[in-house]
Amino acid sequence: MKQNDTEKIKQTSQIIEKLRKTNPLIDCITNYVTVNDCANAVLALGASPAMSTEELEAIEFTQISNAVVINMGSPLQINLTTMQMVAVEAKKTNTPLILDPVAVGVTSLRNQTTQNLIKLATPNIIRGNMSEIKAIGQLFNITQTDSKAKGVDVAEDDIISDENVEENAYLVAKIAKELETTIAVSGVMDIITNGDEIYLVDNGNEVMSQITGTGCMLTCIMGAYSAVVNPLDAAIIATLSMTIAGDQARDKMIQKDEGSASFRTYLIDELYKMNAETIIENAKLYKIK
Ligand SMILES: Nc1ncnc2c1ncn2[C@@H]1O[C@H](COP(=O)(O)OP(=O)(O)O)[C@@H](O)[C@H]1O
Ligand SMILES: Cc1ncsc1CCOP(=O)(O)O
Ligand SMILES: [Mg+2]
Repeated sequence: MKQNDTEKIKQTSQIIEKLRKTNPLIDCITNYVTVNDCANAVLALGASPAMSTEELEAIEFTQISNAVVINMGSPLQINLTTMQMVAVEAKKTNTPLILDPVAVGVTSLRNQTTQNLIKLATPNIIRGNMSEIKAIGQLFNITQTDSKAKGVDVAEDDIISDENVEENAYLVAKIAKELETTIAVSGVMDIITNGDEIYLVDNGNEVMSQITGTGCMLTCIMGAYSAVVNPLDAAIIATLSMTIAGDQARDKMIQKDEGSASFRTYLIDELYKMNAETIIENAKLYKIK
């Protein structure tokens, strides 16, 4: 039986208010599919999003941002230059850098871009699904898994389950240690590790995978919390906020006999209402190392 880490839950729940009081500027270089949802998610939790992708203002925007998020969802050629400039500037200015390597492992462009960005400027957090993180392990010759990535969603073989979660968690910790970063893997269960400590989050539900953008929103929320706390705590409280909001939104959708479009709206509502009490009441957070 896994034991809930009540101390960590209590400690990280306090970060919610800290973010609302601080209202940091979060620059998100992200994809055109989910950009509006990401901006609203960041706003709902009390940070200030800027979704600037223009190369000509990339350096200036990075210099005034409190954290920057790079999401590879739609890697247009013009965005690739911006991503590179922003990553380098973020490292130079000690600004937290968060990477969402959407669909890495699927095309050579995404593999090269991910490798290049990680080598140029180690992100403070890498956030992806299990297929994407396995692909990174393979790209850097850290792990030899046989991952067959499937578009932007997790491949069937890589879905995290009760049976494989520990094995996957130690695999991810190995990648995090080697790359000297914090990695957050989302899925049925979420894995968060800085290579030394490993946490599992068992909140969230499958409706979250039936709208697009929950992964992208989660990454931007990690960016927001990274502006006020260390990467591991930022990844934990972002995941708890997002998955608990997802559970509340699902309950409301079912109660009202509605569908996934309503769920999408309720998800933002629940992020807007999120507070320490809701986290403490609902969080399922386990420390396994
Ligand atoms: N079947 C599921 N059960 C519980 N939570 C889920 C499920 N699918 C997705 N989530 C949650 O949705 C969010 C996005 O995760 P995921 O769908 O894995 O990302 P991506 O969109 O990048 O593939 C995470 O907070 C994750 O916990
Ligand atoms: C469908 C799609 N295509 C390119 S990016 C994107 C959104 C992916 O979002 P998420 O990883 O949050 O599901
Ligand atoms: Mg994703």
